Amino acid sequence: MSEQDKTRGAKKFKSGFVAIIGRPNVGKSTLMNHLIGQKIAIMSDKPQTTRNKIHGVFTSDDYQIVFLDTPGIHKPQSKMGNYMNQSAEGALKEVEAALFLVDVSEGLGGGDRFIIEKLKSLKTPVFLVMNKIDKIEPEALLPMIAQYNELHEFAEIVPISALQGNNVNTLLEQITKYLPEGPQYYPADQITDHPEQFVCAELVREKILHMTREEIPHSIAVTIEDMRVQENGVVYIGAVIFVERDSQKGIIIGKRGELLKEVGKQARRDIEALLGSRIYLELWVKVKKDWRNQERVLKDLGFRND
Ligand SMILES: Nc1nc2c(ncn2[C@@H]2O[C@H](COP(=O)(O)OP(=O)(O)OP(=O)(O)O)[C@@H](O)[C@H]2O)c(=O)[nH]1
Repeated sequence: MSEQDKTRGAKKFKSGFVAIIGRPNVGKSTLMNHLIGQKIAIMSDKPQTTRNKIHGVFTSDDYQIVFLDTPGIHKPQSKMGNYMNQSAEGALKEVEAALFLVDVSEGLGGGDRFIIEKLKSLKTPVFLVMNKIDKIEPEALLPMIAQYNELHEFAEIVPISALQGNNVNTLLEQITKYLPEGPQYYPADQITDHPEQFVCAELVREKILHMTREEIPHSIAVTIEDMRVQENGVVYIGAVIFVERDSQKGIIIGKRGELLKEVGKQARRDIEALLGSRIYLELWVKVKKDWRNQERVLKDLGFRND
């Protein structure tokens, strides 16, 4: 536990759980990823890719929010659909607030009405989060807000673009108003309990350290930038290897790219065994000078320096 973690007990630290709900494809994973600063949920253009409840943890000096990325609530058409509905509804009872995401470029439809009906029985404050505002004319927003307002009394209404990050900070501020005093549930540096991506990154890092021995210091970082299931069932993984100097970049790439190719080959074998599915692994090497000391860069990499 760091010094700062210890002193938090004395301050009035706030914490709580927040669910993100909405029809498939409205942008739940995108919002989650933007909030947390690292891609943790698998995003795709295809509806229904989020099979698990995924926790993302956002920690600041004063508060911690644990996000539950619930699978899209929808009218069940299959057993799987039924199960997903149940897990989403269960999650809603245990949270401080629920973010109901809608896609403003599609307008209010039957799917949204179906969810709103379910929300009516909840005591949990529900935010109407109007996503994808970058896709519509600003004038179109007010009439839409009025339409939703007629159907339900929302605790807050926040228009955002999860993709571009517009107004996402405001959303965060609004959420903190609903958090009770509470403990820091997770260490400040833990941003998800969805471990696959971290394990994949670690596997790549391990291969590099193994193959380069002393030439490459342990300070290299590997981040998974993209992870998604392709149409052919193969999991695409894009990973970036961060080094501090150009010379290190050269070493990792190797003569005619051979070292990097070997890293990819070995990491792919291990990751395939881990995930139990075929993967396509793409690796990039980037130089970020003195990255360990730069707060913004650390944030980009998904580390929290608090
Ligand atoms: N233009 C625009 N596109 C967005 C925005 N947010 C999300 N998208 C896109 O919408 C699509 C679906 O986004 P996801 O985040 O995967 O949606 P989801 O709600 O998690 O979907 P499920 O996992 O199927 O429930 C992706 O192609 C995103 O890039 C936004 O604010 N603006």
